[in-house]
Amino acid sequence: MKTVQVETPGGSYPIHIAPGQLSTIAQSVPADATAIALITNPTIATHYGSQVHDALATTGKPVLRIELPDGEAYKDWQTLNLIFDALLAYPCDRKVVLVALGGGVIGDMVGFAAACYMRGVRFIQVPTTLLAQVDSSVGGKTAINHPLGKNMVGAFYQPVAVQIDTDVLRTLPAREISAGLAEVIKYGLIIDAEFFAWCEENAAALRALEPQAISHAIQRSCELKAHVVGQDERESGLRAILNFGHTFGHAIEAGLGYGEWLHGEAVGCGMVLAAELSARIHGLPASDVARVRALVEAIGCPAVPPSMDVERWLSLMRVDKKTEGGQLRFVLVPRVGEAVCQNVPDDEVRAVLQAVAAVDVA
Ligand SMILES: NC(=O)c1ccc[n+]([C@@H]2O[C@H](COP(=O)([O-])OP(=O)(O)OC[C@H]3O[C@@H](n4cnc5c(N)ncnc54)[C@H](O)[C@@H]3O)[C@@H](O)[C@H]2O)c1
Ligand SMILES: O=C(O)C(=O)C[C@@H](O)[C@H](O)[C@H](O)COP(=O)(O)O
Ligand SMILES: [Zn+2]
Repeated sequence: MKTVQVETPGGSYPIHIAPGQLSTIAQSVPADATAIALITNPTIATHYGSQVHDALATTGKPVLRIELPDGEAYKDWQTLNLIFDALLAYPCDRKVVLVALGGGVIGDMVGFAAACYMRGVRFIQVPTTLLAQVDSSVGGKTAINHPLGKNMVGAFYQPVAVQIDTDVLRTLPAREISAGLAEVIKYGLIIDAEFFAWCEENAAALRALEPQAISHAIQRSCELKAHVVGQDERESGLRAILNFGHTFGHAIEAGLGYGEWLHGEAVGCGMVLAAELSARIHGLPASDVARVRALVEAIGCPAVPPSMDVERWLSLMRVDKKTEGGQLRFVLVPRVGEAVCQNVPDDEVRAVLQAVAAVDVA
């Protein structure tokens, strides 16, 4: 088993990474928990619900099961409230421990519920998608979407543990693997040029879930994210680099309707656009922009954005947590392995969007 430690002012916790981790989940439940709420969706429950329930029951504590509807479209107030309804109906006290068994949608919502319920209860992340294992379960960003913008209502709230079972990736659809790989290559682009080159060499092995390759990708991603979050838990500066590709990506998700493109697909495409913008502003060489595009395609994500009016792109992108005083801010890569976050004039963004063939120019 590999363990990566996350150290933040809001909490320190281990990320355990190994095959078979679902069966050892009881080790992460704090001894003084009065009850456990296992929260998942019907898709994941079919595969792993009983196994995790039985493993949690070995603690001798009551285990309450809560199932939320599956999908990005349900990462909203109404669905969040189903968690509070169930916790209060039981009723669960302040020493309940929530267990988020699922992808980023479940993890983000359960984390936000944990931050809010009785003003804060403990929770454990059990990420079951590649994206959640390499990114969303780590670092304590929790949120729900608003029709006008992604993750617009949420909190920074750290879990007490993250348990990554690499075996669960076997039941994940190929499209979800590709989406998760987008966040993996993001780390290489923004922080670790060597890791980016390794991803280029291993793209096929990663898509095929070759055990050594996928384990290395998960561990390295967790290490890099833990390192960033450990320095800037609440995104007062450095942490914003983890948003590379997300200004464009979130606009795709909100603009097309949540769930139309997967988050990772939108981020993959967003990274190609952000690389183009980096070339305009910082002179990122055309050969490196081509490497980004080629790797996004190689992992199976779209590199061509959906057709959308340029002014609509801009207004969607302005609803972003990085925006200051109405001015768009982007994470840019002057070089592969290095990132900065800065204001960018609208015209530079227009120029990039207008250069992309699929865009409708108003
Ligand atoms: N908090 C963060 O730091 C952070 C980081 C990245 C992304 N996110 C958020 O994460 C969300 C995307 O997460 P996601 O990509 O995991 O999508 P998801 O949670 O919607 O899961 C994708 C699909 O896979 C299914 N699934 C999950 N595990 C499975 C398994 N092992 N076998 C078979 N099916 C399985 C789910 O039921 C779902 O249908 C977005 O809302 C995004 O904003 C948050
Ligand atoms: O952990 C972070 O910080 C990230 O930005 C990781 C992103 O991959 C993730 O999608 C995050 O939820 C986006 O954050 P947001 O603040 O733009 O909603
Ligand atoms: Zn993301």
